[in-house]
Amino acid sequence: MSLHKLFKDPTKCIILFIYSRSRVCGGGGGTRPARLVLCNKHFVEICPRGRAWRVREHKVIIVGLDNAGKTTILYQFLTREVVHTSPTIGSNVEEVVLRKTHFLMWDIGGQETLRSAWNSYYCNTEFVILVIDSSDRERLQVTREELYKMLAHEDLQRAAVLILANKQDVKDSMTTSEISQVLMLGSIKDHPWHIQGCCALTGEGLPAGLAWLQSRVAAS
Ligand SMILES: Nc1nc2c(ncn2[C@@H]2O[C@H](COP(=O)(O)OP(=O)(O)OP(=O)(O)O)[C@@H](O)[C@H]2O)c(=O)[nH]1
Ligand SMILES: [Mg+2]
Repeated sequence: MSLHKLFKDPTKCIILFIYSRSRVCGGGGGTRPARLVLCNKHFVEICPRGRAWRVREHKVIIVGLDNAGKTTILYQFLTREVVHTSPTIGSNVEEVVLRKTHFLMWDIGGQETLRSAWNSYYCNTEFVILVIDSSDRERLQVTREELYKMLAHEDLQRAAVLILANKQDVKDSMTTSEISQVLMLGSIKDHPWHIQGCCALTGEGLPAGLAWLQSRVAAS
């Protein structure tokens, strides 16, 4: 029977599920890559490490220079509280769920020595969240260089970009339009993008940023 017919028949789909699971989990299969099975409207992932399946997650990477507020934002998304942070070495990963949409968010350390490793996170990324410290005028050019390097990377060709202009609570911080100009966002034609002002300490602006991500998922 063709795969097309199998997917139309829910009973056969379950059989395919069990078959795949036994292949993945059986005899030393713990290190095998997960398999994807289309079941009704959802992608169901067969996971090699015990969890039978999970709903499709949209991969998000959170990047930006050190001290921009990436980790603070990740945990605001998750808990709606401010956490105490220290500079991230490596990454933090959390699942953030917004109205049945699951985002797997990778917060990556932004120190200069760590930036060359950002590209090891790019594979399968659907969204890039670029966090900017809006009070750090001096380093906005550095952010611009990093942004265009990312946009040119082949693994990010299909990614949409959300720019979070963080620390809007700081006096004399740059506005979103100033940041848009310096980053030349108007010249970006091959990636959907959106800029949102926010304050990770209060959470202001973050729901609007998440809503934009979700609207992109819904549109795709
Ligand atoms: N005033 C103000 N401070 C903020 C805001 N967001 C984060 N901070 C502070 O900025 C500092 C750095 O925040 P982090 O979230 O650790 O920054 P990061 O981007 O993860 O830094 P790295 O892990 O080094 O890349 C912390 O002291 C935060 O409390 C904000 O919106 N306003
Ligand atoms: Mg951090």
